[in-house]
Amino acid sequence: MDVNEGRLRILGETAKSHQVAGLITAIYSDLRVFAETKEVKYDKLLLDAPCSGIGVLSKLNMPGGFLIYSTCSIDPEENQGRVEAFLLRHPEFSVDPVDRLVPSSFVTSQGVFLSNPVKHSLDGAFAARLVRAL
Ligand SMILES: C[S@@+](CC[C@H](N)C(=O)[O-])C[C@H]1O[C@@H](n2cnc3c(N)ncnc32)[C@H](O)[C@@H]1O
Repeated sequence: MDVNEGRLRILGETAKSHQVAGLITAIYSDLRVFAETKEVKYDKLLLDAPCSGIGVLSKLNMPGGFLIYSTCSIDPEENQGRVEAFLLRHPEFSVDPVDRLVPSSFVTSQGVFLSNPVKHSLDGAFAARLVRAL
């Protein structure tokens, strides 16, 4: 399933070229709408969700360059959790604290930006400034 018709077309063409077109059912739909309106049940689901691409983006960063990872989420798993996982895989990067760049009430103990709807009366957002070693 995909909301992007072009991606489904490419999937269809690829499946055809590999002689597996008959095994695939492509559904052009928004998953949120589909899940609310259809009664179907599956025993296995794989969600290949849109992501920031941070894993491949890092390859484009020159030594000494910065990589900003940002979300519009306040969920620690989508924020600091992802940053920590990334830093474990990429020891050439470290957090460059943002305390000299934004007001201190937005800076977490990890040195990253976090706005909170309750604390700041703003939409929630997260941004970590990472720097690649020289
Ligand atoms: C990481 S890509 C994976 C696509 C596919 N699995 C592949 O490998 O080419 C994420 C896909 O989710 C689709 N998408 C985003 N929001 C969606 C939604 N609400 N319902 C269905 N598909 C969605 C995007 O169009 C995009 O093609």
